[in-house]
Amino acid sequence: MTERSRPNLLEAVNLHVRAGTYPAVRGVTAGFAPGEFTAVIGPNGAGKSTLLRALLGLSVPESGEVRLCGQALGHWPRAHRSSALAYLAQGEELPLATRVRDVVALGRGAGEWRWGLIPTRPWTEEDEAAVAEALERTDTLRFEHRRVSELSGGERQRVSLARALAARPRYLLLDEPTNHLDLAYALDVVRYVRCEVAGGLGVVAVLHDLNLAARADRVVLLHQGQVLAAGPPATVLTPAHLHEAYGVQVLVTHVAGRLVVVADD
Ligand SMILES: Nc1ncnc2c1ncn2[C@@H]1O[C@H](COP(=O)(O)OP(=O)(O)OP(=O)(O)O)[C@@H](O)[C@H]1O
Repeated sequence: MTERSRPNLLEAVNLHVRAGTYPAVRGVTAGFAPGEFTAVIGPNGAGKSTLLRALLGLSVPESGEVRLCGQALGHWPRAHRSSALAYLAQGEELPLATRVRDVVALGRGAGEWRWGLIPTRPWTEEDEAAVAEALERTDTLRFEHRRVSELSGGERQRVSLARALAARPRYLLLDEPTNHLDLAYALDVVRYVRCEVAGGLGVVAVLHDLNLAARADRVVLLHQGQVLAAGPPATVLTPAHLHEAYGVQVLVTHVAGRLVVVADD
């Protein structure tokens, strides 16, 4: 089955996006399917974050378009877009004095946070159930009453993940979700992501760690704003592609059945 023929696809179609005046994304075409974990990789400045923001409709393309379920993103009502596409931005700061459960509840989009939750619509049973489910799935329920300031970096990242999942999105877009996390927490994030993907969520994650990217279903390698390679990890994470993108010689091998990339300097 081709990417185009899949239903519910989030697609970039010949997308050109400027970051400021800089042409950061130059003619990217890529499809992201539900129930699939896609890692977006590439060297610093390759256009990864710009692509992610464009997929969310947070930046306007110069040309080309983003489509959700076959329709241009701009045609979907804003409320539909923000419930279908959840975002975990790079280095996102959580409100430190706020309790975990309240932070996760923010993901429901039922209010705004200004020194406390200002409701913009009535809280429903569905909201309550979605928050409980998100806390449970990310293993944050056990510290739901603690304040963010009392949590470690890895625990905060799980709370951010819970807040995103509370929206019950179709797609979760993550910008460097494992940044600053130790190995155990980084693997945790990937494990949670895999679990949600098995339940049908589409995940697009910008990752710098190529060995974490190797655990994705698909990898999109960006270089100078363009797709250098896309497909299953073994076809993208090759010495030739990685040398072209990063200018570094690497060895690609298998350890205990896993693909492993090692710098060969
Ligand atoms: N506001 C801006 N004005 C001018 N150039 C910008 C602006 N924002 C980003 N850029 C440039 O656009 C290019 C792509 O940036 P982007 O943040 O998308 O890259 P990235 O692949 O996510 O990088 P990193 O891995 O370093 O986070 C970079 O060269 C960056 O310097």
